Amino acid sequence: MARITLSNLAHSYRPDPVSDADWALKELNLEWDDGGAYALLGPSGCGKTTLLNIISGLLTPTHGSVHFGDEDVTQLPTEKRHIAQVFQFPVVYDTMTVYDNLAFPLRNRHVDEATVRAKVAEIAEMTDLTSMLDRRASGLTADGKQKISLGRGLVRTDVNAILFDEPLTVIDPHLKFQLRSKLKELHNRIANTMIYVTHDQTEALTFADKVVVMNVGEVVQIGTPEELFETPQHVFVGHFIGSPGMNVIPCDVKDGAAFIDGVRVATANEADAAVTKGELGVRPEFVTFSDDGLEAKVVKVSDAGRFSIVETVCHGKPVKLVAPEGAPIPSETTRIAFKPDNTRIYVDGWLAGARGAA
Ligand SMILES: Nc1ncnc2c1ncn2[C@@H]1O[C@H](COP(=O)(O)OP(=O)(O)OP(=O)(O)O)[C@@H](O)[C@H]1O
Repeated sequence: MARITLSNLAHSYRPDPVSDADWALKELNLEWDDGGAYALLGPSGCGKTTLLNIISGLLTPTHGSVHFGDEDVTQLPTEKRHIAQVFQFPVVYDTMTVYDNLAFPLRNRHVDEATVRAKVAEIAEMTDLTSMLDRRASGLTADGKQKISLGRGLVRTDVNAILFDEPLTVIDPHLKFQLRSKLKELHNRIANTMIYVTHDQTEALTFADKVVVMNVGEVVQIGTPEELFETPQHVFVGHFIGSPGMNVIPCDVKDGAAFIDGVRVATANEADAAVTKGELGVRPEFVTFSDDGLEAKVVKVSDAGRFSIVETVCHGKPVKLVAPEGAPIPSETTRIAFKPDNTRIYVDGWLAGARGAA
């Protein structure tokens, strides 16, 4: 196991990158603790796989370095990095038994058979494969096969990190929940450094202690699930995480304070005195009906089980709020207020006063 340090790392698939758009991965610096559970989260094309491939050694970065502990591994091939990988689609030997599949990475490294037996038994138990050890892998369902892939990733004791690239893609939706929690439990038991790539916020937030949120080749925030929810550093994070995502409402800014149509809105932060335009970020959970609030019109109410999602138009701007089950919902014209501690000013997308805080 090792701490992973990425320094001034950037990658372009073009031989002569010029503009910002030429970089699949814009320059980043990251440090991942030994034994941590991390997720790389972002929409398709944001650079997650590029970053994962640089860590595993499938790709050499255009510039910057990758260190495992004190060792610079930037130029080392994958097989010398001691990395285990679990991909989107199961990688199993169909003609082998489940036991032999799990044993394969160990036998390949000339581990003695007694240790192989003990280790395979331990991993099979963790991945619920014990009753299938004698079966041929070809007879298993897609999720059974993916459990073998997971098991093969976990069976080695000599790895610096285990990398997961969207490992639940082939799993039936009703089994996803089960495997998601299984992975978290496995991390708690194995305590190896694990990096999990996904575009699914639920997978990232369930699995990771810290989530790295990426957008168009850039890391926009690294934080615990709570930090990402409570204090998005960028409107992208606010919008991408949460369901529904954060309201992002254009506003005027004067002397650092936010105004909507001349009405002052209390916020947790202030903008720079020179700023005149910004956006208010407030999650629907922190918007309430209030006689002292801004005028708004209810345009749609959707029942989401324990709560309702209420869509309003407030001074011409769409604003959503979450109303608890059974709470009275005005039928049309009303007033809404934003909880000041959870309402923030963003300028050019970034939390005012925190550019680069990611
Ligand atoms: N081999 C390649 N050659 C050229 N461009 C590439 C190559 N691989 C990826 N890209 C581009 O680099 C950018 C980042 O892609 P990457 O696959 O890392 O994103 P991603 O977040 O993993 O997306 P997905 O979730 O769809 O796999 C995209 O614009 C993509 O088109």
